Amino acid sequence: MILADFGAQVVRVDRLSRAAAVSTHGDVQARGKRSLALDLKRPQGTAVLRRLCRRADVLIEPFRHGVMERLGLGPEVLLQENPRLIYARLTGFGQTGKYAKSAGHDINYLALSGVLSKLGRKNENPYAPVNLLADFAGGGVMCALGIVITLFERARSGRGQVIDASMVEGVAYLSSFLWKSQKVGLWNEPRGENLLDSGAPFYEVYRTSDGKFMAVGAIEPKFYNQLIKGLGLNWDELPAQMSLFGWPEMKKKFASIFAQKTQAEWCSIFDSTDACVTPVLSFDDAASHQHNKERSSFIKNDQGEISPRPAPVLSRTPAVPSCKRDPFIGEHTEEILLEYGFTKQEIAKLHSDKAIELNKLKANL
Ligand SMILES: CCCCCCCCCCCC[C@@H](C)C(=O)SCCNC(=O)CCNC(=O)[C@H](O)C(C)(C)COP(=O)(O)OP(=O)(O)OC[C@H]1O[C@@H](n2cnc3c(N)ncnc32)[C@H](O)[C@@H]1OP(=O)(O)O
Repeated sequence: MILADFGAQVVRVDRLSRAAAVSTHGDVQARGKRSLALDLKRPQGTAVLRRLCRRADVLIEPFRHGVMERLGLGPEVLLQENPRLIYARLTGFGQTGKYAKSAGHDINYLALSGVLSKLGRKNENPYAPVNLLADFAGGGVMCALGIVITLFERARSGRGQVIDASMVEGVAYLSSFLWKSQKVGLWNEPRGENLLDSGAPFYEVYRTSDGKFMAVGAIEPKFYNQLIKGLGLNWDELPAQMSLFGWPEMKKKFASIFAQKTQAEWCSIFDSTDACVTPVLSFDDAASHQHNKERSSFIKNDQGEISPRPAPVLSRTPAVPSCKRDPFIGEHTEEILLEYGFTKQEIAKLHSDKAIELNKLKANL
């Protein structure tokens, strides 16, 4: 979706719709993609993909290690036919190693990277913050970064290469700050008792009187001072900001004060200060918040669905996300094959061989 938002022509290779209905969940990030329904279990189907890959810039494959090789679509085959191809392999555990052939999901990859052990509150089990970190940040975004890097390199060398994008390593790499800040004492305490993992009273979330929350991130003394002022506290009567022993007591104090006003009241106190205090917004509230509206941070598609605008914002060539509905499976099979030089007769043969699916009719209804 990121690559499509920023101008790539993305073809999603789908299973034929009957197989897809039982074996896959919907692609809710289909924005800007076209669907080519191809049965890769038939030799005619893999032959089509090979032919497409001779002209494509990038192939992204999201299967367990060994699947593409069994289909005769491994990198050595496709790169030989197109030495400029970027062959991106997005997996959880990577192409090698003990777990390379095991099933897994975000929480497993996060666990193996070491990062999950750092997430969670004091005296509680580690907590996986939905599937954002390994699946999307360490996986999808890192893979997209790899693709952009290799395309840039290819402009000089003229050569493609294989990207082994493992979600374990992607999220571990993303956590370099945690690894490399161990020596400075940021993580000396148990989980949930450090500066940035909900140990500190000035880096916490507090409940307001209307059941909403405020996020506090007042680390530097000059910002912490403004927090203390906004809370109506007297600096001289409090323990030092960085006194770890005082933190539990301070948290209680902050919590009881935040509980006395509504979120809107706290916003009117802290907005336009440098106290680093912001409301914790629901999706609805985020989309309608004044700051986000002023920046058009959220967009609406033709179906009225609201989602985040592609980031970052580029000054000269900004992303242009598609506003159209998501594709039906096989909606663009014929159009894509024609573009890639298949004749109408070849397409009809593939169709009668059940190697492809054409869903144009449904799309026109
Ligand atoms: C009740 C409804 C519920 C709906 C729920 C929707 C919720 C959606 C939320 C999802 C959140 C998921 C989130 C937490 C995640 O972590 S997603 C990340 C998952 N992990 C990965 O992507 C890592 C890399 N992938 C993998 O490790 C594996 O693909 C998985 C995810 C473990 C799935 O394993 P699997 O289902 O056994 O699939 P694989 O072993 O990859 O083999 C795929 C088989 O499918 C076949 N295939 C593929 N394309 C075609 C085609 N076009 N036509 C015919 N066949 C096709 C392949 O050939 C392969 O077959 P085979 O080699 O097994 O015989």
